[in-house]
Amino acid sequence: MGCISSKNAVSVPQASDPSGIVRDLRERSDPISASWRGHRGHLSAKQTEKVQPEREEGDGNRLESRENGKVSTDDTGLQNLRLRNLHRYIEGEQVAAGWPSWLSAVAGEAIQGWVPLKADSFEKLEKIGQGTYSSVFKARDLDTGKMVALKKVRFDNFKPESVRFMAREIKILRMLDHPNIMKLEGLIASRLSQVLYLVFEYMEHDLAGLSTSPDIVLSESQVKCYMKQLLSGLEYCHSRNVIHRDIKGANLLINNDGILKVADFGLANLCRPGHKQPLTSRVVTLWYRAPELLLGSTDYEATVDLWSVGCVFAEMFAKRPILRGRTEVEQLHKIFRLCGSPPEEFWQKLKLPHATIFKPHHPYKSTLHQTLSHLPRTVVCLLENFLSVEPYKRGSASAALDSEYFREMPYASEPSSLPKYSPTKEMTIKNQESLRRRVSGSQESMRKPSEVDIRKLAGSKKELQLHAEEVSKHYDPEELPRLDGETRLFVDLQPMPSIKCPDVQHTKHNPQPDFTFSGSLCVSSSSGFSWARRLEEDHAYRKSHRQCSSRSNLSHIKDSSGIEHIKQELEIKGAANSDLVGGQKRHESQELAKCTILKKCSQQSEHPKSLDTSKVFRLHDNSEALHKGDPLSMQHNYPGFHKEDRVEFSGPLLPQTCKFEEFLQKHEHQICQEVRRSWFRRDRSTVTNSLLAHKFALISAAVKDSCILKIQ
Ligand SMILES: Nc1ncnc2c1ncn2[C@@H]1O[C@H](COP(=O)(O)OP(=O)(O)OP(=O)(O)O)[C@@H](O)[C@H]1O
Repeated sequence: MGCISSKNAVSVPQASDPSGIVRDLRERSDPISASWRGHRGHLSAKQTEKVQPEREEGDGNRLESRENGKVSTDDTGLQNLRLRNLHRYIEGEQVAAGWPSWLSAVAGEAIQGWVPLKADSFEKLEKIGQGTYSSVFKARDLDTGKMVALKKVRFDNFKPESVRFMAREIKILRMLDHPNIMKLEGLIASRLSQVLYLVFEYMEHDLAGLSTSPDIVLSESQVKCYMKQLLSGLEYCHSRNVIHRDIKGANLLINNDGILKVADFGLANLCRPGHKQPLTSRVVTLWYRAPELLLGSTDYEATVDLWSVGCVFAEMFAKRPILRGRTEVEQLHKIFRLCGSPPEEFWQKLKLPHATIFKPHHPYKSTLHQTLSHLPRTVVCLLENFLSVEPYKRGSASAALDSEYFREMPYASEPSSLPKYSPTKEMTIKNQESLRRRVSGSQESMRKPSEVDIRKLAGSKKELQLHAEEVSKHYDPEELPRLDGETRLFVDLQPMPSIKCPDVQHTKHNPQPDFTFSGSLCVSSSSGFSWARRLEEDHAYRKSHRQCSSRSNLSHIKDSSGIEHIKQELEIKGAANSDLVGGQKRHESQELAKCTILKKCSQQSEHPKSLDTSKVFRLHDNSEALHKGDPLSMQHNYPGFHKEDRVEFSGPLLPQTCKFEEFLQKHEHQICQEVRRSWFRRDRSTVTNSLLAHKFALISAAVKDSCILKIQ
């Protein structure tokens, strides 16, 4: 028992370095190792030294030929050979240190200089968070008694690209060392499983939970305190060329001492000046996504984080997210309505890929001042900067920290003086809400789910129609038909969520539509730019997929062990609900457990094997493109991939109002077809009894009804 520390770390055997360039390469490929020294779980300086063999004489020749400025083919071949040997050498060294070979082979650089911690050094407690491809657990470090958060990442059949995404997060986390940035304390890995745990300090709250809780009123100096910490953390990241690309309240964790830390660097990237390369625009959770990203920019800067900061800042006053679009086009429309549309020079200067589609015919005027008129002047000024549609007007985190807002009274509180709260994690609130909802609504939704959903659908369609009318006021009707190739039909069977937010556009590289009876049905005949995605989008997709709760729940139910999984999940939920005290709440939680298991079991039988999100990575492999996180289109990367095979989980790019009904009718048939096709393809083998056949008939009827309602 006990973690591996310098005292009991796995000793790394001496290895020879025939190529003689180990140290050379280490120095080049491990710029972060310096910051790891003194870290628990790293190879001690002594051990590292021990495995550093002396350089061989051959090195001199190598340098000489470089100096001459010419590298012969022989030299190149030799160098490649040496490089390969070196990689094998480092891999061997890491495996000897206890790392699984699948991790070392793909993410050697990320784990360089560390030894894995042992799982039995921690006592795993309840689940406290759910990420796209990770679950987060509270745990106790048995050596120190300290609480930690264990982020458990499960990899997709050792698919190198999924490991590489995680490696990038680890590498970036290791580079950063700041009081307002979540510190990675170590990694737990096992040679026998494909699971990796990231060990973090435990944080009791997140800002989304605090700012949207109806029971919590944040004082001005408290808001200032959080803003100061957030901006300090970001200032540090940006100074190290790290763009976070997913700033939102749920990723800003706060502990009981009032310290805020920026967490979740899963989408972060390094953007060194002078090494510019195109970046994906498919990042940042939709409600916090800057307009240039929505317009398809691939040449953006750290200012995208400042836009998100503006949204978070405003959210603390509004007590709810301020820009809650359900689709990219709606998000942009909401942004223009609040912040005004950009001037002509913006469109001309930035030449953004989607500008011709989204440029409004009639400019929108900013309503920011009227909307925020009740807030102090300095708050409005700062918000105006952050929420500038033109990125270059947003300033920087350092400039914001120097602004008048922080210099005027009331000053920012000291973190330690802030009130202590009971757990307010976004997840806790979601759990409590769904508990309430399910307990009251479970009977109805289980008996007549289709009616409930259809009613929701009707409301949702009405909203969309209103939205379409408003859009058409600002867009040239001549321009809108251009959207034809892009038109997507959004059939949301769920009402607008109050706290959870939809994430990035959900592009699933799967020829089958994702249909969930109690969740969202989003079917599309999309094509065009939306398919030109890079691999990072897959990552983003996974993140977003989780956030659509219905889908993420169902994504567990993808194999025959689904029921087992549900049971496990309920066990965890049960533990999580142990926070709730009192008999009544315990009773409610039992009710919830019962409802969930029944509902999930019925879903399981209805949707066998239909929701395998892992297909995202089961495409024609093109490792080179994946390596680079290539921004080039998926079509280029995956030649065998057909546009028409895809179904997009996305919101609409709305056509003009006059065509709205026509548009719906046009797609109605397609929806029904897609849904049926999906059902037949997937369920053919399993629809073997009358119960399932009956359920299928019911759902078909529901879909038909929903289509009728939709065009009314
Ligand atoms: N150190 C921590 N202490 C407490 N809770 C944490 C910690 N780290 C993460 N969590 C919880 O787990 C949730 C998911 O973690 P995280 O965002 O890192 O995972 P992810 O897979 O990257 O998620 P997402 O898909 O939202 O980006 C967080 O929203 C948070 O509530």
